[in-house]
Amino acid sequence: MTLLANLTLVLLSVIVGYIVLRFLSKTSLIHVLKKWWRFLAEKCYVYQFYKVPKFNEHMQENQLYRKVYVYLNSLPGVEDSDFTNLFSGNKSTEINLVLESNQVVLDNFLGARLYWMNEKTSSESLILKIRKNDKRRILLPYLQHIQTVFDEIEQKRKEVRLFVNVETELQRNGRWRSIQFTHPATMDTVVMDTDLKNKIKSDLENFLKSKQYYHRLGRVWKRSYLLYGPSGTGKSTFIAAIAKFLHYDIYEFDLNKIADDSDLKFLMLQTSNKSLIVIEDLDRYLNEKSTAVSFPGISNFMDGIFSCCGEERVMIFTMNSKENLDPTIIRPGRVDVHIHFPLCDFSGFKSLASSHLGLKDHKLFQQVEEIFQIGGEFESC
Ligand SMILES: Nc1ncnc2c1ncn2[C@@H]1O[C@H](COP(=O)(O)OP(=O)(O)OP(=O)(O)O)[C@@H](O)[C@H]1O
Repeated sequence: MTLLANLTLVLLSVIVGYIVLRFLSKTSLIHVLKKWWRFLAEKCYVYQFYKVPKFNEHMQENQLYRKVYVYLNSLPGVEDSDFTNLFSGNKSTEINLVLESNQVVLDNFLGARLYWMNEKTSSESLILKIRKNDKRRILLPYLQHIQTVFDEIEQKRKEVRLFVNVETELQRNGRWRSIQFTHPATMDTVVMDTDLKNKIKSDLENFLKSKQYYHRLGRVWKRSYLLYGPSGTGKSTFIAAIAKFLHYDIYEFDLNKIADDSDLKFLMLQTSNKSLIVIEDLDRYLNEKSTAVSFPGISNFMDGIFSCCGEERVMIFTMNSKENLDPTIIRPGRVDVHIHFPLCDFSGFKSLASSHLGLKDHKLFQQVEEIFQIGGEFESC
């Protein structure tokens, strides 16, 4: 009986296989895809994003098209597609995948399936199909999601720049001068306690995702860090690593080149969103009163109304010591996170030996550890 059932199953499979093969040999794969696409069209709402407005092709490129185009080409489905074009990007190591014309890519969002097609006829356009049941629920959130992903991709692509302020008299081209920021430090190369480094990384990542949270509480979307510790312990290097991690430009305020409090506000107004606002050695400026900017001028800069211009700012202040300071300057609100940079200890030394020399262990390590314990000093050789 079982043998008979098995034989019937095999026979049926052969017949079905034969019919499918006959069907495929008569109709090309493209034909099948087109039929499927037409079938979807009946069950879905269709949206078309033209590269340039259809009614006037001399107008500028449609920005929404550009955003959707960048978003689509970042979907994993493009990589899996049978027809994908490869282009080199702006950076020498960058390779971009671009969907071939008339290919369909699937996307998932909040449990809904979305179908995209890159249509190239007389004009270029991207076509989105959303099932009728899903449209009301997801269309707007989906378009916002595309915008957010696009912003993230653009942010990662752009080169990081370092801005420094110059004297008033050079005002012709604005007060900020910038160069490409090529510092080699990254979060991986900075030596610090691993738990602390991970906490800071997740604090920064949470900050990036918290726009709604800050707005809901009526707070400006910014976060301030104080890096303090003796000279040469890696504070400036860590700022470089944060800039790379966030892909943010750095605006480094040199308070010696600022004429007065209103000049400081003026410079702040000229900085851009998604940037690091940095004042190094803040304690020196405050203790030595070596700047024309007043104490209230600096405090207001840190959390006053002018620190609120723009959005998505990370402010970083460095100091050698928090002692002998008016505590109000680093009170919560002005500074959200305090990060201590201690002198190198034995574990830091081992990390440096590993990253610089590839040494995980060495016969002299025990001796080095003893020297750290008795607080001895190393002579450079
Ligand atoms: N924790 C660290 N991890 C990696 N490199 C470090 C570290 N600490 C110091 N260095 C190296 O030592 C040098 C001095 O570091 P850096 O300028 O960042 O220190 P700093 O704390 O900002 O000093 P200062 O307070 O004098 O400005 C840099 O070349 C840096 O690469």
